[in-house]
Amino acid sequence: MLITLQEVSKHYSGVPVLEKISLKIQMPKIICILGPSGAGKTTLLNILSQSESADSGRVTVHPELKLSYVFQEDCLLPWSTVGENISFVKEASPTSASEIEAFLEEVGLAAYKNHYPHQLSGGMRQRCSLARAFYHGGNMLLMDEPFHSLDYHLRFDLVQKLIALWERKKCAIVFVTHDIDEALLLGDEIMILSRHPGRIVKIIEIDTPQRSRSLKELSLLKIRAEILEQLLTAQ
Ligand SMILES: Nc1ncnc2c1ncn2[C@@H]1O[C@H](COP(=O)(O)OP(=O)(O)OP(=O)(O)O)[C@@H](O)[C@H]1O
Repeated sequence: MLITLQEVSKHYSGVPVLEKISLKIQMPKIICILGPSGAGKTTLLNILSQSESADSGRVTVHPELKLSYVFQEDCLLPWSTVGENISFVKEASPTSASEIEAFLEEVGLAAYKNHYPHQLSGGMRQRCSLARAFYHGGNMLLMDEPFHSLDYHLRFDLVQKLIALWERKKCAIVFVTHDIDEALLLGDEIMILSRHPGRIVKIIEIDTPQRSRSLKELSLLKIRAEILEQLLTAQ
């Protein structure tokens, strides 16, 4: 277990945001968090990254926990090339160059190693962020709506790239999204939060391996309908 939350609650200025959240994060599990705006999804990620503390409840962190992040914005250094944007996240080793090449290959950016972020499209920049997060090598990857600004086709492409990278590293991923399809394709568990305050209203487990999932599959369509119903009542 990398991190365990037991009945964690959080408020801001007396207003409850998260209430009694219990959650276990372990490798190699992908947990997707869905919920209305203001449900406390980012606050929950902040508690997991320990950049915010809980007001009550218990947060137990395994000493070997090592975090990587991918945010909504790509957060690339504009003055550095794609290769440099990836290499700076950890100390160089004799295998760094070949590792970076392999990750760039995996996300389809091998030919863009010496390009600068402004020479890339939004989708390419997010692919670079993905490669960087996996090169960094954390065992828990926190992702806050990372594909939010991209069109459906690009999001789908990045979800497939993320699955391919995760299959190599098998880290734990906590993925916040508003997109039900992303959650259906990625999650081993889909956690639905309500708001005012943010409570877990449902956790749905999906057994089908990510590689074999299709959004047209009847079982996923049924889960989709269930999630939609839960989300509409969680407002
Ligand atoms: N540092 C803070 N100080 C005061 N209130 C905060 C702070 N951070 C978040 N909040 C409040 O906590 C609530 C939950 O915010 P949070 O960003 O966690 O929600 P969210 O589910 O991620 O929303 P969205 O889907 O819109 O990104 C909101 O009402 C927000 O205004």
